Amino acid sequence: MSTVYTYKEIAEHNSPKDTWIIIDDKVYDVSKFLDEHPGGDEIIFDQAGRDATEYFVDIGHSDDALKLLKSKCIGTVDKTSEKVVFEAKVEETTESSQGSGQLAVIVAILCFLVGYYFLNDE
Ligand code: HEM
Repeated sequence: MSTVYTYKEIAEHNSPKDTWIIIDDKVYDVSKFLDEHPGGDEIIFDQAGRDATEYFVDIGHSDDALKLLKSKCIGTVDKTSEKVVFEAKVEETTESSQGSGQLAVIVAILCFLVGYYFLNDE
């Protein structure tokens, strides 16, 4: 019988040297494969500790890729375990809203300087 892992256990394996992903409720240790991946390491690493089924299927990987994938299987997901809520998307939103906030301040300063220049010119 294969090992069963909770979503939380899987989510902890999310570093470049220790990368697990879920595809079709099976758990894969792809740590040693990241550097060899023809699609690049980042694209897989982005899904580290998560369910990458949609991403993996959408690319339309070949039968060879599927065989390779099988060789990396280390167990299955305990589907009754509590799912993990990942924060990455929240961070991205915060960063981008911070970015636009900073831009607004820069634009305001520039408007002030241009206005000041013209007012003093007259
Ligand atoms: C997050 C999951 C994954 C994504 C988003 C992804 C994405 C991609 C992309 C975009 C390519 C095309 C590269 C190109 O033609 O320039 C590719 C190719 C490939 N990937 Fe992945 N990949 C994923 C996971 C995996 C895994 C886990 C394996 C195997 C262990 C794998 C094996 C391969 C192989 C062998 C190819 C060469 C083309 C083929 O045989 O289909 N990939 N992948």
